[in-house]
Amino acid sequence: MKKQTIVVKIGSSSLTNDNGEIDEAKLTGHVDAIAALKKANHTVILVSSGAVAAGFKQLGYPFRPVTIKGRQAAAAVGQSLLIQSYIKKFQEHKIVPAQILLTRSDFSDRERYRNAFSTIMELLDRGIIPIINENDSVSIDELTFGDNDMLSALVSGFIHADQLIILTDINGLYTDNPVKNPQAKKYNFLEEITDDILAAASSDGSKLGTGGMKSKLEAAKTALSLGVSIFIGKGEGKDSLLHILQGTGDGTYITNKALEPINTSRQWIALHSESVGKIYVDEGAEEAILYKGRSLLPAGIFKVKGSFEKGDVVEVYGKNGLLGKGEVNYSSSEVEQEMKKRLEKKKFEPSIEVIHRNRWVEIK
Ligand SMILES: Nc1ncnc2c1ncn2[C@@H]1O[C@H](COP(=O)(O)OP(=O)(O)O)[C@@H](O)[C@H]1O
Ligand SMILES: N[C@@H](CCC(=O)OP(=O)(O)O)C(=O)O
Repeated sequence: MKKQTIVVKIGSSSLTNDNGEIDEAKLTGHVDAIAALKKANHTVILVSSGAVAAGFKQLGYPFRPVTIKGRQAAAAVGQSLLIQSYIKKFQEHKIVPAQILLTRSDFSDRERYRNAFSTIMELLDRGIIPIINENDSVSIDELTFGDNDMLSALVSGFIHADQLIILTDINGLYTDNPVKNPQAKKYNFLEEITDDILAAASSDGSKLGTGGMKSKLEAAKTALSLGVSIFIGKGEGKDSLLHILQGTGDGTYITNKALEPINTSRQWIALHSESVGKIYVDEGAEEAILYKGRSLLPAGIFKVKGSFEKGDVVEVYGKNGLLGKGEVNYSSSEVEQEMKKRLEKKKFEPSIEVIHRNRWVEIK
């Protein structure tokens, strides 16, 4: 089998018990399955939840804390316990793991985004398994990844993974939450996540997890848009991950062969950048950038809002609203000067690319 790059995301309920402790048997099972993938020459990145669920008991809480400071403190205790267990178990397979804790702002800052990328690549080149979690103890509540399902989708796009495997306490996506509706049927294969499928998945999760199936599907949608295939299921047993790669896993496969990976800088523009201005274009420019694969030229721009510099990201609007985002090659005042020259019928530069094609992402 071709060597693949796999992101494995493990949910809290697949690593801990209800009492706020690591379930060593479950964790060992996952480590053994990951080691089997590595042995088969695949590259693996682990996104592991479980810090809050593994830490609240030792912090002195009888159940998962509901306050922000309680959760953040539980994560501080639990994250080190988790990593301790991972180091011990991976050592038995002579595998060295590394901890990476990320916050949303690490992704929105372009330099930190590039740094995170090169660190992960260096670890992978040296055969180390990066274990990624959100840095819960310092994350600001309104500025998080949402949950680790989304974090794992972003990571898999970022490193151009072949497959994202989301392991949870249920063997896939059902037409309804099977815990509440025993008539619910399982989806084995999907090519897209329609609004109907999203609407049927509930955000009810296990006692320990966050987001339920809904957050997994939202993450799967993001991963698909970045050209990554997804599997959602339980994954028990040391050969489970190999079976999943071979197509015989018990869960839901979500794959769309027509979607292509998009490069990291365009991912950053689409998913993480903050727009600092707006550009309004006419119908001709809209058609050129949306349907003819062209760059945005000053001739089609009729209004600029906000003040931006070369290298900033701006939103582009057409007659029916937002068309997409792109990185500008010129400042707002330079673009305005070109617009003015054009309106005054003076010599302007019709061919300068305000947004180059490779720095443009359409928002659908
Ligand atoms: N349509 C659905 N199909 C499958 N499971 C669902 C569905 N809707 C809700 N769920 C619930 O999602 C839960 C898994 O989500 P969650 O507890 O957040 O997992 P994790 O901790 O692994 O991230 C399942 O236990 C199940 O009860
Ligand atoms: N970062 C948190 C997990 C957040 C999360 O998404 O949990 P889960 O739904 O179990 O994957 C933690 O480690 O406790």
